[in-house]
Amino acid sequence: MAIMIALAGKPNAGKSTFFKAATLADVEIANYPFTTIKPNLGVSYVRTRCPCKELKTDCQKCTDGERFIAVELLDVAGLVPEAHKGKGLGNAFLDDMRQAQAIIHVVDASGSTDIEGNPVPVGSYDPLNDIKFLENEITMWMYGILNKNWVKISRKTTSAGGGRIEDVVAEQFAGLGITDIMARQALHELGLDSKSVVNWTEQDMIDLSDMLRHVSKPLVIAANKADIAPPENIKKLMGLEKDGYKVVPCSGGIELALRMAAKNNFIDYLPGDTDFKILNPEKLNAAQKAALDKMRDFIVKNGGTGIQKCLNTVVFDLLDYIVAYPVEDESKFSDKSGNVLPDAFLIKKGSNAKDLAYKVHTQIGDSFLFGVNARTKMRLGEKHELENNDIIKIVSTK
Ligand SMILES: Nc1nc2c(ncn2[C@@H]2O[C@H](COP(=O)(O)OP(=O)(O)OP(=O)(O)O)[C@@H](O)[C@H]2O)c(=O)[nH]1
Repeated sequence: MAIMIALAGKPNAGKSTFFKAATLADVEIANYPFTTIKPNLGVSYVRTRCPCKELKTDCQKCTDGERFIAVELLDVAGLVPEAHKGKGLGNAFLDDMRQAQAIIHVVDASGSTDIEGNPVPVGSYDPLNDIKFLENEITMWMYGILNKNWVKISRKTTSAGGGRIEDVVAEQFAGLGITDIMARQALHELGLDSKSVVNWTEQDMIDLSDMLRHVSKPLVIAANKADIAPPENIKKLMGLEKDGYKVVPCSGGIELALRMAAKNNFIDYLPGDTDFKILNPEKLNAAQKAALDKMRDFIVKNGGTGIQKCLNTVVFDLLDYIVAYPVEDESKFSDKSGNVLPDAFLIKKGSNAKDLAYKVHTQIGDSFLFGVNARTKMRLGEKHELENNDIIKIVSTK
């Protein structure tokens, strides 16, 4: 299953621009099999250093040693206050969110849009307000689900031979990716158990929903429109990091302009680069040059536009994925036809060679014997945890 990331935020925060930028690919990439075709679902990429350079071989799957691995990006409808009660596109927004493993919360850091997305003078709205607002909408939506099914849940857990509370809660939220382990952890932290179910207050249920939101939908804050944001707003948003948030100043607008310029061969730029090269300066007019200079200032100062960083932060930091490269010929790091490092897979940290085998194909997983680390030629059993950038030959009976 592909990783799906939701882009969420209030109207006019810049989600569509972010989405357009992040899904406009101009890199060497493998065909991506779409499972669902929806206008607001696109393919984006995380960027990682391809091992081919270190191995001094040539692969056909990276650009200048930078490998782009597909993830799905979902542009969800703009969120307005009380969406959980059905306001605006309310439930459409929240239903979209179900399938996502994590959220990029696009915040208008410039403070030029109010809570409903209406334009206001730059700096006049405090973007900190948006953080709790989005979290509250998701929490209250989950609380709504819990509350609606409350009678059923309490009956299931209190009747003779009834289920464990964590299983019942997990079952209720299965569509949201909540496991019994997550539910147990949340219940434990709140000091709630099956025995007390009948005495749970509304606040207990809201707290549980909030905790489950936190574990099942981790989020990164994209402090967007950083190109026009007052520095104190960026500072304020960055201050959230001390509360455990991940915050990335970014500009979807600049990323989109740079990707378009690269696509049209005006510049040499890869998503995530911290600078770019103008290819044919003589073809640019003064206004275009000035615009590119301004964008260069921004990315040099900020270490990129921040868009790639948002995606990488979600996948590698929040969701704890690593990259592994399955190969068939461990001496050439290639498949049978000699294609070097033909595939890159995102797997959860803690995975072993057998888990990787299942990612490649269910049959290969089922008939897994052992893995071979292509660099060291060491045999890897099922207990051996893979490391980031491992290149693995899978030996199976098939
Ligand atoms: N300066 C600046 N403006 C931006 C940036 N990203 C988006 N904008 C502008 O902000 C406005 C809203 O952007 P959209 O991408 O349409 O916002 P949205 O969140 O998708 O809005 P809805 O579709 O209404 O939910 C547009 O005028 C964009 O040009 C940015 O990084 N910098």
